[in-house]
Parts: sequence; C-alpha cells; structure tokens
Amino acid sequence: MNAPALWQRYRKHLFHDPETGLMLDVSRMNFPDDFLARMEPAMQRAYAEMENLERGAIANLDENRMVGHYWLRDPSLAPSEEIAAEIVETVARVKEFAAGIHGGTITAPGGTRFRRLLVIGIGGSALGPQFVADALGTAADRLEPHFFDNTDPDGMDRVLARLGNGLAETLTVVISKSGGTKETRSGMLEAQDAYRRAGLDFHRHAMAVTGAGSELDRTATEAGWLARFPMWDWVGGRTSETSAVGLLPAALQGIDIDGILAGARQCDALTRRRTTATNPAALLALMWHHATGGRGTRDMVILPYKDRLLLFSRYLQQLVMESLGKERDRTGTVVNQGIAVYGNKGSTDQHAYVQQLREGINNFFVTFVEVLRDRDGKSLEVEPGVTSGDYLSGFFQGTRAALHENGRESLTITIPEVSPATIGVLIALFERAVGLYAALTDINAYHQPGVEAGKKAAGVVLKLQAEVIAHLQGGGEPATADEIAAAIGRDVEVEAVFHILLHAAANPDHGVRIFAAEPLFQSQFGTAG
Ligand SMILES: O=P(O)(O)OC[C@H]1O[C@H](O)[C@H](O)[C@@H](O)[C@@H]1O
Repeated sequence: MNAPALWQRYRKHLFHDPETGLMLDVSRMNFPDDFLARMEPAMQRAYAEMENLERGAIANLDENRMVGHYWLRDPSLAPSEEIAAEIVETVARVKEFAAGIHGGTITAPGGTRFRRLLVIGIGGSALGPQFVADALGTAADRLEPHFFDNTDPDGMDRVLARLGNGLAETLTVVISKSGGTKETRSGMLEAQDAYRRAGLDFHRHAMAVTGAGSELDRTATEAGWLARFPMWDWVGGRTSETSAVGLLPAALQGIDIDGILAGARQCDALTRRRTTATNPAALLALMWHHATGGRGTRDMVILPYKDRLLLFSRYLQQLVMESLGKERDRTGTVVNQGIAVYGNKGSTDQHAYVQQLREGINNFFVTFVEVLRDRDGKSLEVEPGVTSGDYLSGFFQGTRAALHENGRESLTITIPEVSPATIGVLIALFERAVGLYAALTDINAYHQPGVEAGKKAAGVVLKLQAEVIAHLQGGGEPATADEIAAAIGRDVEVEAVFHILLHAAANPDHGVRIFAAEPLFQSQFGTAG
C-alpha cells in the first residue's frame, strides 16, 4: 500500500477522544476490508454481555461471582446501594488515612513520621501497584515505595538493605485478596521479623488490604494493625488496581487517585459504546482477534516509548494471560486459549529483540504506546533543532514503518502524557478489551483454575522435604538421593528428593551437607557436623 493509501487507511480507522486525548491507530494491522463488518454481530453480542456484567450478572460462572471492577470508578453502576456505599466509603477512608499519614496525625510510635512504604503482595496484589508507583512516581513522593513481591529471601534482603535503618519510618501494607497466599505470608513474616530485630512493633507499622474474614484479616485484627481495607470477591486480583489494592499504596505515595479513577471512568464510558468504530476497547479486541485468529497464534508485543511505562507489559502479562489463558471455553470444550504478552520499552528494545521482529519469525503483532509529551519543560538540542525526545519519537515512528515495510503488523495507542488520568485510561482500556475479547472467544476471563495446580504441587514438595529432613536428622551415614528416597519409601519421587537435598545442602537452615561426587546425582547427603 503506498503512502497516500496508508494515510487514507489511517484516517478511516483512527480513533480519537478529545477529552482524554486517547488515540488508537489500527491502520498497520492488515485486517481485510470486510473484517469489521463480519465481526459486528459477534461484537454486538459481546457488548450485550458486557452490559449484563456491569449490571451485576454472574459473569464469572465458574466461581459463581459477579465482576464489578467497573463499579469501582462509578459506584452508581453497582447493582446494590450497599455495594455502592462500600466503594465510596473505602475510597474516602483511603484518602483520609493517606492524609493522616502525610499530615502527621498518624505516625509511627514516638511520633516518627512515615517516609517509606513497603508493599507486600504478589500477582494482582503487586503488579498493578508496582506499575502505577513507577509510572507516576516522582522525587516529590510523600512515601517512597518499596515492594516484596516474591518469597525470595535474598530479594527481601535487598529491599531491607535499601530501607536500612529506615524501618522506623516505614509503613508496611500487606495485600492479599485471599489472605492466604504463601509468598505474601512469607513476606509478612520476614518483614515482621525485620521490625522485631530493629526493636520495633510491627503492628504499629502495618496495614492490610484483604477479604473480610480472611487469614490475613484475622491476623491484622488480632494483632491490632493500624488499619484494614476491604477486597471484595467481585473484584479479581488482576483487575483490582482501582480498588484499595492499588488506590491505597498510590494515595500513600502521594499520587492523585481521583485522577486515576476519573481517567478510568472516562475510558469506561468510551468502551461502553456499541458503535465499534468509536469504541477503542472493541477495536483492540478485534485487532487481537484478527492478529491471532482468535486462537492466540501470535504474541502481543507491548512497546511503550516511555520509560515510565516499563512495567506496563508485566502488568498486562497477568491481565491478558491470566484472563485469556484457559484450557476450556465456556462450553467446556478444550481450547487452550490465550495470547502471550512480552515487551519492555522503546527505543531500548530496538537494541535487544526488535531485530527478530523486523526480520525473524513473524509470530507477533506490536502494540506501540506513544506518549506525546517528552518531559516537563524544554529540552536541550542534542543536534541542531533536534531534542532527545525528537529522537524517541523518531525511533518509534521509524520502527513502526520498518516493521510495516516488512509485513509486520502493529497498532498504536497514543496518550498526551503520563498522568494519573492517562494511567487510569490505559488500565481501563485493557480491562475492557480483555473482557470483550473473552466474550468473542467464549472464555471466562475472570477465574484462574490453573494457578491452583502449582500451589498444590508446592505443598507436595514441602511435605516431601519434611520427610527427607526428618530422615537425615535421624542420624545415619551419608547417603545418595536414591538411597534416601528408598529409605523413606519415596523411590518414585527420587528426583524431587534430589532437588530438595541440593537446595537444603546449599543453605544452613536444615543442617544438611553434601558430599559431592561426579556424576552429581551420586553425591551423598548427611547432616552437617
Ligand atoms: O491477592 P492474593 O489473594 O494474594 O492473590 C495474588 C495472586 O494469586 C494468584 O496467583 C492469582 O492467580 C492471582 O490472580 C492473584 O492476583
């Protein structure tokens, strides 16, 4: 297609909303001229389904739950006065608590002002807060955010080292919808121990965001933590950024959460439209369907040309892949659905994998995110008449053109700047696009049966570990993994026994020693000493 034809295609399909500044360009996606018309009946059915969802239908049938994240930014949509009131009250409490911290009416013991924030969570209880904290953080942040988002001891030590002697002025927020996630519980116990070792009362520095009555809720209540904020069963982890999960850490950091909510609300109104050409989420969902055949045959590469949006792809990996990556569709048919998501930021990624995108296997489509504003204020000229921001924009446009010239598809989301409102827009845009795409492909986007398997398997490993360690601590001569597995009647699990022994021998915690041999699996293990 020559330049005039491309310009015509660009103008024909360009979505632009003057109020939010949001633009969506799908012109470099090679969908046939009749594609949108062919998909319209299915799209209308998806709109109808989404309207029912917003009215409070049990849209998550597998867990018999409503799906209410849209109500979080417009409580008037909630299906009951009670839910609407809970939403309004929670936002008010979040803002009130943050104001108390910032104003110094809520302090650590001895009147110490809180200056740092340690958020402990994983999955949807960390990825959204991390994305927003990075995207909107500045040197003027009221509390400096830090995260435990894994059960990695060294990872937590690194964060604690950065906090140094600052635990006394660190407020810890433990986030877990279920209240029972083991990684988050490990993080809480590790943090609690660090406060203890610093001679501090953890409960006077701790808050929780969790489901009412959960294990975490009970812990926080019994220990008298500073505050607890609710998570509801009609908000999924990966769609919880506009609930207290995201709003509390953001408000404590000093971010304008009303701006985030307003942007999301405005985008929700746009993506509620039933005229496809004017609905950016519908256009996104249709482009995903075109690019992947509704089967996930191509990967979604997220390429924001803005450092502040570096974590957007990690956030979208959960939102898209945990929603769409399902074994069965809603009829029970095995479909093994999903769309893989990866990417970091441009132009940096041009020096990493864009080579493959340009010339290699054509198994992807790119989602560029263009941010028009370069920075606050003017830039210096890095060349006569050229700024670094001009280069960034030039590299975005050049990469988009270079991919197109070689038959590689891309779409471009443009926002005027990175702000609370535009971050709210981006979050809401993809939440809706995922929901609409799931409707098009008959998937329940709102449950995650697959993650339970991994959790159960971890429990089996830890039970086996207890048997192995007990056997070794019972004395006896050093023995190989084969001999130990046989001795505890676990011959079949000998490989797992071997991994358990290798890990135990690498750490001082269980008193296990390796007497190394080659090949390695003939090494013997015994108790140290
Ligand atoms: O918030 P929590 O209950 O601790 O759950 C944290 C995460 O756990 C699992 O991985 C779920 O699949 C995620 O959707 C959830 O965000």
